[in-house]
Amino acid sequence: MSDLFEGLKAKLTGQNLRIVFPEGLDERILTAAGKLAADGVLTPILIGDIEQIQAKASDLDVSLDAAEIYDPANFAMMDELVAAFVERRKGKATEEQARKILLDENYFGTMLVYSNKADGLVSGAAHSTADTVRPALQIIKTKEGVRKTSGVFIMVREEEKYVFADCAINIAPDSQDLAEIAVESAKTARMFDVEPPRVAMLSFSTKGSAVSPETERVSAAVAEAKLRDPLLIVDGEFQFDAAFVPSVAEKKAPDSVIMGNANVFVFPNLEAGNIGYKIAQRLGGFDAIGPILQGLNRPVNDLSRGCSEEDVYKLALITAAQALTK
Ligand SMILES: CC(C)(COP(=O)(O)OP(=O)(O)OC[C@H]1O[C@@H](n2cnc3c(N)ncnc32)[C@H](O)[C@@H]1OP(=O)(O)O)[C@@H](O)C(=O)NCCC(=O)NCCS
Ligand SMILES: CC(=O)OP(=O)(O)O
Repeated sequence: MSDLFEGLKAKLTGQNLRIVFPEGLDERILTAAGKLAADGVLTPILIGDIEQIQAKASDLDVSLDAAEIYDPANFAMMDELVAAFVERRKGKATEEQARKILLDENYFGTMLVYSNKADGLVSGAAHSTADTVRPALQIIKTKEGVRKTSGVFIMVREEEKYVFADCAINIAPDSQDLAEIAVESAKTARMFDVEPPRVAMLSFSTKGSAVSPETERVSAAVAEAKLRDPLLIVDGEFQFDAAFVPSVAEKKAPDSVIMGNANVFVFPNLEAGNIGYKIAQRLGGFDAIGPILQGLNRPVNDLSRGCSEEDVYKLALITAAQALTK
């Protein structure tokens, strides 16, 4: 495991953080949860039918001695969660609707986090991103000063470490959205020692080599990001090679502060971001940890349905680390 994750494990040991895994019956989740508990880095809370989870754990030879298991269909504090949900959704759900909604494992798990019964949540191994994150958008909501949450990946290959954003949430961001994504991604980068963040706003054009509404949206985002955080190292619009390869940057953007040395890459829309991270992961051999949702009041993170057990383990470490810095 890379230095990043060894460092996180050391930081989390003894903190006794509690992370919810709504997909308690998924083999990758069960195995990773068992390992997290055995390593003493956090207490997993698995959601689902208790007997079925215990039987599956036994088949997989996973010990759940240090884990907790809750079944939404049989949860002693359900009335409390229902009341808190109705209050939070103010007029958007009746008590009867709330009782039904909270049988859904992602809504139930998110309410455990919202009501301080857990420190964070990891889901998405078996659910789409929309089904995983919608409860968090509705219940946890964004921090003051953040309009929209966005999803970043930490891309790791041996000693190389980069941040890619937004690869998960905002389908067609405008220039204000892109500027916010840039500023929030730099904060996430610092949290995971991608220092100092050097943010490249990506496009199919470098510094006006093509002009279209798409390229102008990205260059407007650069100006807006500089206004929002005057100390941020950010520039664009860049093609990926101009952002990443110093010799190409010398030709295409010789006056830029980035100089082909970016470590945080903001994609112009979700098509580019989601496709881009999967190409780096599957063709480039990078570990893609995420998507980590940034800008939320409490940590809730999504997995790709193509994730491995190791991805679950690592995203849980990241989620717990976010809880420590909230
Ligand atoms: C994220 C996503 C599910 C939200 O869509 P949605 O559920 O239709 O959202 P809605 O417009 O109905 O809004 C639901 C709530 O979430 C909030 N919301 C929506 N997008 C948000 C964002 N980016 N940040 C914060 N809150 C957001 C809304 O304000 C609304 O809150 P309210 O109910 O309290 O008023 C949608 O944008 C999406 O599907 N994105 C792509 C996900 C994906 O497939 N990614 C690729 C794989 S990772
Ligand atoms: C992040 C992501 O792309 O998720 P999925 O592969 O589950 O759609």
